[in-house]
Amino acid sequence: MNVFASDLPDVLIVQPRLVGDARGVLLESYQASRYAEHGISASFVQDNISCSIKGVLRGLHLQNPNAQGKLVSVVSGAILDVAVDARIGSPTFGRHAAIELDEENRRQAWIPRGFAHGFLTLSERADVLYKCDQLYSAKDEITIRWDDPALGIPWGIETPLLSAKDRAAPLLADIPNLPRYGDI
Ligand SMILES: Cc1cn([C@H]2C[C@H](O)[C@@H](COP(=O)(O)OP(=O)(O)O[C@H]3O[C@@H](C)C(=O)[C@@H](O)[C@H]3O)O2)c(=O)[nH]c1=O
Repeated sequence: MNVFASDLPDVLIVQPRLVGDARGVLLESYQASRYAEHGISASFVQDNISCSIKGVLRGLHLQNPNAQGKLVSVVSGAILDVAVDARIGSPTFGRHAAIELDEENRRQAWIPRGFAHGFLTLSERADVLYKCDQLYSAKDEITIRWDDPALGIPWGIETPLLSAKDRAAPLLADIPNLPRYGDI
């Protein structure tokens, strides 16, 4: 297993070790002590799977309070996974990392607490599994506009399929209740 930094030092890219044989491939998609050695020492309390068709964009989402760190994996298909530093006062506030995750590279993205998360489905269908270190709390959810010009995320799509909530999301600069760097 290799872990390396993305364009944001706190957002990590995990490359699990793929063990192939005549039957196919096996990988350990999570192993607590080894992931902790590489800086991912979260206690996960919830797993989610979301299934999307091509062109679906989910995000950008975070929770505050009750922030969630997320370990994102693709079970099938391909996505462009994006994290945005939403911690007021952070040296990388407003900056993003974009990481392609797919069923071939088996990469994972570690999105720490205080970062907004979103992804675009690049394949005909994608099944995404993510582990969360805090429970879902609808009342604490913050949604940031996916195409906020201040973020400059190169999604490569003009008209993604969005939820009504994501379509109505405000710009980062207009969100009053972002987490503070240091409090997270
Ligand atoms: C996220 C979530 C949603 N739900 C419900 C609420 C709603 O009825 C339905 C769909 O929810 P949403 O529209 O918020 O789903 P979605 O837009 O896929 O939200 C997710 O987006 C990605 C990018 C993330 O990072 C996740 O943390 C989460 O915010 O599922 C749960 O019951 N538990 C959960 O953990």
